[in-house]
Amino acid sequence: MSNDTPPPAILFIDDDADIVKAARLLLERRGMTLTGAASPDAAWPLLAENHYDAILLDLNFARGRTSGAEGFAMLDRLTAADRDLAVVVITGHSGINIAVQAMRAGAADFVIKPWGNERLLTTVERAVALTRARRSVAPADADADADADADRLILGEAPAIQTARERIRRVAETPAPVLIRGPAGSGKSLFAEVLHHASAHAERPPTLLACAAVSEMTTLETTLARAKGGTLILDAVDTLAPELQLQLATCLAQTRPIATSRCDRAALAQTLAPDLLYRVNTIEIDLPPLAERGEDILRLARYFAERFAGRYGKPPRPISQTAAAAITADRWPDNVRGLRQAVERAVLLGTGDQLDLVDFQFEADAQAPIPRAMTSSLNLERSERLLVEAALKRNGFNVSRAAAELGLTRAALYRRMAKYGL
Ligand SMILES: Nc1ncnc2c1ncn2[C@@H]1O[C@H](COP(=O)(O)OP(=O)(O)OP(=O)(O)O)[C@@H](O)[C@H]1O
Repeated sequence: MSNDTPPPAILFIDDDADIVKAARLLLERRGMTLTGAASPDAAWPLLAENHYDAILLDLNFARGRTSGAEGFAMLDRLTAADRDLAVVVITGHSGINIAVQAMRAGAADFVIKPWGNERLLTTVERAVALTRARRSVAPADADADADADADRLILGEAPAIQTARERIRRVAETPAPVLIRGPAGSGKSLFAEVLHHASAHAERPPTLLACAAVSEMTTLETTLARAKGGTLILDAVDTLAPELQLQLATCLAQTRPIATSRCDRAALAQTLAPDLLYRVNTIEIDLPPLAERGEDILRLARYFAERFAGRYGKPPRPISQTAAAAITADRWPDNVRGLRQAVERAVLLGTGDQLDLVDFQFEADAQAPIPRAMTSSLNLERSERLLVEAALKRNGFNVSRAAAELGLTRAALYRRMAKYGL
């Protein structure tokens, strides 16, 4: 290894801290660095912010499970996010069949636990060499590359997101037209980008047609000519002027169309000429609003918090319980985009050890509103404080009388007085 080559950096995704430690000691003796991630969720922010030369991936996370389903899902996402990065899977003894399956699914190699130290070392060294060889074929700005890869990560375990991801995997390499529906900020452009990146036309940049902005036939024709033989992304296809829709429909066969729309199926059937609809909706992908994605909301918030902390050189800070509850309860009308922006702002403006409710507020002069659940919970607290204060004043700070007026016990009133510093 020449002097200016940085030491190989390995990410080990395994929930067993002892195993990770053993591997770290071993690899460090060979001049490598090893970072541990206790779960796939914990791995994404690290992958987004750092440059790794190989991944060690344990296939089983929950104790007692041996199917490797979680590990396989992670393997899938890792290979989709960065084809060059070699992944070595680790399985328990008698896991040889699983290891073979993993190799078919894109793993570079496997190691069986308990491992022999030499076997682990040579396997990791081979994986590092493989990643570096693949990357050297297409030399590029590593940071920009890592950032682009991170921006192409689709996070989420909600059933609808898993279905969408699976659908992309199945059809990406085919020429089938894909229609991606979902509300504003729900990830349509991201899915379109990921789909293109995994398609047969990935080497060429996709051609984007912002349908709302096209008013003339000539613009449409020029764009279609540019997209010939490649991916054509029809952004907000429902906004294309009706008189241009048939023209577009007749030319789509020469491209791989990926259409996006904020409309649901019924609205789209009303807006689009039947011929055009028929040519864009062979495969449909529906993205639900963020508020319907359960635990994904917090999962995404934590991911964005770590990513933005890394990007802005801030220490990573956990999201407090109160803030987490408010984030989970919010309606997020701007969906993932809204959440991402709220977290970015909190990371930049927050000053405490944790990202707290108050950090998710907007500055007084900012146009954007405070996220809804937070506004209502803050309003509730503010109104409660005012009520308690007023009742106390009216009753000359006689707690018994104020409590009776408010319909509270004395103890309950004392608790609120303490809470609001009254
Ligand atoms: N599942 C996801 N995991 C990670 N990031 C996501 C996810 N979904 C969306 N994002 C991010 O949220 C932001 C908004 O997503 P995107 O632009 O794809 O939304 P959209 O549905 O195309 O919105 P619009 O209808 O306004 O065009 C982007 O920064 C995108 O990378």
